[in-house]
Amino acid sequence: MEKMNKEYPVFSNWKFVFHEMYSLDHKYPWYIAIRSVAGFLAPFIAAIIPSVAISLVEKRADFLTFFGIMLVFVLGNMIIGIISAKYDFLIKKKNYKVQFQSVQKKVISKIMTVDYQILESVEGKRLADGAKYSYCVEWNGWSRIMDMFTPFAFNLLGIIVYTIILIPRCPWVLPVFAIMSIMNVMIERKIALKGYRKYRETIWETDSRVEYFFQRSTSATDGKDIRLYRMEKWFVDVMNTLVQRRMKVWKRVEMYYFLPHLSDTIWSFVRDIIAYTVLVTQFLAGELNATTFTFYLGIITGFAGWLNGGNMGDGFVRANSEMIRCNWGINDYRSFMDLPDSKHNTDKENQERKADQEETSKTLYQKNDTDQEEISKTIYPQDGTDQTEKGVTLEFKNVCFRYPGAEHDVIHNLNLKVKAGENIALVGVNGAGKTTLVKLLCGFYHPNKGQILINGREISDYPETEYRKLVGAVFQDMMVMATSVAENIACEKQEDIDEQKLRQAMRLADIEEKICSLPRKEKTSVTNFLDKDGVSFSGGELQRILLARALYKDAPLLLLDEPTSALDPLAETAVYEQYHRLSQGKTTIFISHRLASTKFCNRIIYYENGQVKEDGTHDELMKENGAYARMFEIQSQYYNEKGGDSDE
Ligand SMILES: Nc1ncnc2c1ncn2[C@@H]1O[C@H](COP(=O)(O)OP(=O)(O)OP(=O)(O)O)[C@@H](O)[C@H]1O
Repeated sequence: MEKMNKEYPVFSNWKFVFHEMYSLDHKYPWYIAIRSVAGFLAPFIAAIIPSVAISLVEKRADFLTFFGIMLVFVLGNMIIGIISAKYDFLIKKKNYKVQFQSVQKKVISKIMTVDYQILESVEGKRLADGAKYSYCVEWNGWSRIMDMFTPFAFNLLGIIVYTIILIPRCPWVLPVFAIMSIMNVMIERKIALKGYRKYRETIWETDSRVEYFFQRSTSATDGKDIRLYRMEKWFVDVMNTLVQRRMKVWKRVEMYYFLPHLSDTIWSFVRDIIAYTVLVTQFLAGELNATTFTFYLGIITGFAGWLNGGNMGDGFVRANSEMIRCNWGINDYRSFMDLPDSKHNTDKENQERKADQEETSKTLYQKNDTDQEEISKTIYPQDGTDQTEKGVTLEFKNVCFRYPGAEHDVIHNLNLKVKAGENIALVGVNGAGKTTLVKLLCGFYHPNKGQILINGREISDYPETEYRKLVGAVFQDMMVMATSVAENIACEKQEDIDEQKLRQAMRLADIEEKICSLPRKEKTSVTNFLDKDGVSFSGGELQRILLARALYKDAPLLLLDEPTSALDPLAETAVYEQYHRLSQGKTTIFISHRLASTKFCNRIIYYENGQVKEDGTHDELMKENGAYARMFEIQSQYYNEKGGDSDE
């Protein structure tokens, strides 16, 4: 796989950030320009005031003239101060907009659409975290780079203007100062980039681990085990070690930023000594009067301020090295945004292929039985939807799948055909690859070899939105949000929910009565995480809510990965019966370790080492007396013995 974490050229990142700012508000460059001119004028006026005062004294100006001119300067400085404060506020406000209205929105959308397999990988998770940090911390990424644009601009303006002022007095100053400054900036850039490359991964690793341990320690779910097993010492020790490691790295990183400042101070010292020597020599030789001498003295002193700071905040060196350092965040953001989305076609690509696909699928289905012919009519229905009342057909053709970095295939040369409307029970030992198969069907993973066809069409050929409509699933790990029951079921905002459909889904999932008994009914929050009146539902109730979610979606392909593991036996039987009714007209794949559930399915697939080992109805497989029959007998024997014990 191509390296995910890319490093973009520094200038390209600055251009990228500036472009984002500009596209959000075309007035942005003006704000920065006005603020930069104000940032330049304030120290410039302060630098020339002494020479103006001396000049007035030399000319023996009267009190009113002296006072009037000084007042103009003081008022000028005050107005500049007000303009600076106003534009600082405007720029900061716009920066927040870029961070939280534009960048945050893009990162959140990307997290939800990026290819699932990538998101699940260590590097993918790390980049997603990096992209989040790039906009939500003040000291890195977007925020800091945007804050630094203004000091960068007004300090640069100061350096240019002061150099031009100094040229007539000392013509050699330009080449000498230019060479010194360019060398300085290059050294500083090299050092800053070295520090960034050397410590970036360690910083990320320690920060993310500290964050992980902190989050787990604040979770109420984890809190039970933490207290029961006295994990607090272990947690604190781990966090202490991480924090110490982070402090060490932090010191080293700061050293990398201290070095450019040190080098700059030395350059400035040399530069100032030369400039002062020339100035004093010219003054003593009578080439300069007191006014001009004072003026140039102010300019030379101010020059160091533009470079090293002091003239209204950070100097050019600091702004430049901060903007280099903050590339960390922008690199993370851009690398993350460049990751591919799910490997589905876009709507446009799909339309272009549609004609071709229709032709192929017709030929394909003509070869199959009459049932398939019926189904082919529903592949590309005239109303533009792929929803079908008969479910969808599935076909795995020589499918191989291996997790990245794994030594063996989890699924190996799998060949399996499922007719529209069939209810399949997928059975097998732990780790056989059942959940992996469901995730492949959901399009989260992609086969390394072979094809998965839904209604004769490869999954990746469907546009993302169209494909998602085809599949409803309930997974083992329960994903519920701390919002209302209704929103959890409909996965939409309250006002967009179809009330009737919601009620029906809750009824079919056998949770309506419980929800309606609560004071706020379906508006009750799931958990009290965000709402003090929220309700903590039991595992079984949550599974029913998730089932209602799959039913509300009403997709023609229903994938149920142990959806009843948290239900009591009575509730489970009731749910099975409901499933049986609900799954009529849908293609269903049902994974369960409780083999009693398989009797509701019209076909059972015993799955082992990523391949179909046995395939048939319950009676057929029992007759075959293979792995399924053994598993079934062991389980029923266990229940019988249990039953026997209790009878005694
Ligand atoms: N993200 C992953 N990366 C690497 N290996 C994985 C990943 N997810 C699962 N596996 C491995 O793939 C194999 C199949 O896992 P899968 O979850 O599909 O099995 P299963 O049949 O659903 O198991 P169970 O019945 O216990 O739920 C297991 O050996 C598991 O360790």
